[in-house]
Amino acid sequence: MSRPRRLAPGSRVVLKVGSSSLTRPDGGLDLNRIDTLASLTARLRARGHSVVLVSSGAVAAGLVPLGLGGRPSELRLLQAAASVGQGRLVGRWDSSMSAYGVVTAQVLLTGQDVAVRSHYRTVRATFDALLSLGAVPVVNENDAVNNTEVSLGDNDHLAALVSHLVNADLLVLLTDVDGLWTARPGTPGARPVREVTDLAELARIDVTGRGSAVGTGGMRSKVQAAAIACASGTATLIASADDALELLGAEELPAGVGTWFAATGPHRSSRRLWMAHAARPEGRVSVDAGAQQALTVGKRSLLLPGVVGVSGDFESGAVVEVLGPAGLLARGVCRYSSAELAEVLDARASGAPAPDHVAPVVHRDDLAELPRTAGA
Ligand SMILES: Nc1ncnc2c1ncn2[C@@H]1O[C@H](COP(=O)(O)OP(=O)(O)O)[C@@H](O)[C@H]1O
Ligand SMILES: N[C@@H](CCC(=O)OP(=O)(O)O)C(=O)O
Repeated sequence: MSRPRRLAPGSRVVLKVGSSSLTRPDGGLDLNRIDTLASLTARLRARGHSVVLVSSGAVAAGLVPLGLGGRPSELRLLQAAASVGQGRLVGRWDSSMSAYGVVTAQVLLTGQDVAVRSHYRTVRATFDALLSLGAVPVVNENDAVNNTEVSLGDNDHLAALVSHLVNADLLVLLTDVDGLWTARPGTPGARPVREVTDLAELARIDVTGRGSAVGTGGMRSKVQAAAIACASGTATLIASADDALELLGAEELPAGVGTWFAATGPHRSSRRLWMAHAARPEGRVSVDAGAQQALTVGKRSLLLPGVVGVSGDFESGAVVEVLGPAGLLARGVCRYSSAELAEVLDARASGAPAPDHVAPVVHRDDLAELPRTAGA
């Protein structure tokens, strides 16, 4: 669906605000920006919408108090900065929101909280409870206890997962540029992209330019987040915090602001989304062109004859990546262990009789195709 002119009544909106939009040039938190967002949140709620905030800025907010000159590269220093900064950040949100009569709730998540299916369900129940009680969750990654192994990576990705957890109608990724451009703004010939209705259109877009000094993922991570969200039923707007806040407060979504990604699918089952974007894959299964066709066009299960390779060491029931000749296709729950698959492949290679297995390798019900963002 192309961009509507206004927010639909009773929308559930996830607002993600990046470090670049929450910090001043001297590195401190931009209190005016937080206040503007708090006022926007209050206005949206007064008009019957519900709001979840995903707020970056913990690391940036911890730099000045710790006397760190810039964003450190060492993990333990980043964690220290985040520990100092997160308290200040959420304290600021709380006092600004309280001034508008809004109750905030801090929700800090790690990769583990969403990678383990039972945790994922618990987090969803917490969001449901908070929203039904009228609180506004302020979400960030729990950077202090995070390690690179289980890191969600960036808050754009986190915001896409949160959008699914709360069944959002709209995800707004607020940043320091007017949405997605054909190349990094300022590059000769770069033009704004206003609407993306098919992710294949992204093939001609260059999102490789690095982001701001305080942000993490640049535009690439926003486009990937938009792809996750819209493939699971949540339309996404990438927009500049400078331009979009007033308009959103008036429930407007004008065509000339930011980039609109239309929702391309119905709300996906939470299990599929978990498999595709939250679970940690434990191995890889490679398939031939025929199996790729059967999975992507035929919407069938993956059967043993289509498997041409396996890597990783996993038990049956693990989430694996499925790779075709064209690259990463899907993730799914594998009904065989890596050892069983290797045994079948070895037997096939040596001409020996293969073990007599009939179960699909990945059943269609356990398979989540991945959105293709081509160049992005
Ligand atoms: N094709 C592109 N379109 C728009 N911005 C881009 C593009 N390629 C790179 N960028 C850069 O991405 C930056 C936004 O990402 P980032 O700094 O991570 O923001 P945030 O802190 O808001 O998450 C912009 O400042 C811009 O310079
Ligand atoms: N969790 C980190 C933010 C990570 C992040 O994705 O930052 P950004 O690219 O500014 O949205 C923090 O609070 O500093």
